[in-house]
Amino acid sequence: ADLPNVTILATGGTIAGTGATSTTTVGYTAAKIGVEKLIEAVPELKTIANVKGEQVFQIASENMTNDYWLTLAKRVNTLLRQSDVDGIVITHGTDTIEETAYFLNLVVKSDKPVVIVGAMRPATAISADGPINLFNAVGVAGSKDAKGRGVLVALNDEIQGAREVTKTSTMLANTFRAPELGNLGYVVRGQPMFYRASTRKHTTATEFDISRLDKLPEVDIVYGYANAKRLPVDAFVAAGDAGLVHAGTGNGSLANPVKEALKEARAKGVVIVRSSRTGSGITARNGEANDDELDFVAADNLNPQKARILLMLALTRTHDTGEIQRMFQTY
Ligand SMILES: NC(=O)CC[C@H](N)C(=O)O
Repeated sequence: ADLPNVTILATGGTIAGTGATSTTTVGYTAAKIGVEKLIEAVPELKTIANVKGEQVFQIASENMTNDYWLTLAKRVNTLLRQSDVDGIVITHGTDTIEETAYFLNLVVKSDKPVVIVGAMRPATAISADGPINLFNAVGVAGSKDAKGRGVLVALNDEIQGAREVTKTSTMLANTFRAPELGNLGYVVRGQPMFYRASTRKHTTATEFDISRLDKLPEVDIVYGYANAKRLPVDAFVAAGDAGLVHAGTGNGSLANPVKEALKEARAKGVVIVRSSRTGSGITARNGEANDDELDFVAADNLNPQKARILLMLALTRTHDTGEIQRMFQTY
C-alpha cells in the first residue's frame, strides 16, 4: 500500500518484440507483445510499485510521427494530473527513443518522473534486456529522487537525460550515451542514484503547450555530405515546410549549392536551423556560416533530430528568428 503508483504506457519496440528463435537478436519483429504480458513477465515489479498498464499504440519506433507524440504527451499530462499516479514509464522502440524523450521533456507539465525504457534484444531472446530494464525504469519512475529532473531514459543500468541522450550503436546493449557529457546516474536494484542534472529548462519551466494542438508545424532535416545538391531543400520548400534543419558537416558547414537553396528558402519565410552531423559539440552561431547575415539559427549542441523537435515547438509560438535562437540557448 505504501508503494508508489506507476503507470506503464506501452508503445511497442523491441522490448515488445518476438523472434523466431532464442538467438534471434536481429531480424525479429518489434511491437508484438501487449502491455499486460510485459508486466506479467516481471512479477518482481509488484515489490517496488503498484503498476498499471495501458497500450497507447503498438509500433516499431521508426514509424513514430508527430501525431503519435501529441497523443502520447496528452495522455502523459492527463495521467500526471491525477493524484493516484506518482510516475510514468513509457516502453518504446530504441530507434527514436531520444526524440520522444526530448519532445516530452519540452511539453510535459509536471515534476513527476517520466521514464522511457526500451530494449536491444527482443523478449524471446536469451539474456533479453527488456525485463531488467523495465524493472529498473519502474523503480526510477516511482522514486522521489527522480522528480523534477526532466524526462529520463533508463536502460542498461544507466539513467540518461532526454536532451543529451542518443543512440550510438546499431546493436550493443549499451547503445545509449550522452556523447562527451555523460549519464545522469545509475540504477541499482531498482533504486536511482543521481550524480548530475541537466542544466537546461524542461517540463514545467518551458513555454510550450500542446494541450490544444492537433498538429505540429512541418519541419524536415537535410543532410550534409560531399557533393551535396540543393534538390532536397527545394523539394521540402515546395512541399510547404515551415522550417528546415541542416545536419551540417563539421561545425555545421554548408556546401555552396545548399547554402544558396537555404538562403532562398529563408527569403520565402522558412526558418533554417544549422546543426551538425558529427554527433557531439556545439554548432556555433556565426561560425561556419554568418547566421546574422543569413538570418539562420544555430542549433547549439542539439543533434539534428532534436533540433527538428525544438524548431517545431518554437514555430508553434513564433516565427521570429531572434526568439527562436533564444529558445535554442534555453532548452
Ligand atoms: N531495439 C529496438 O527497439 C529497435 C526496434 C525498432 N526498430 C524500434 O525502434 O522500435
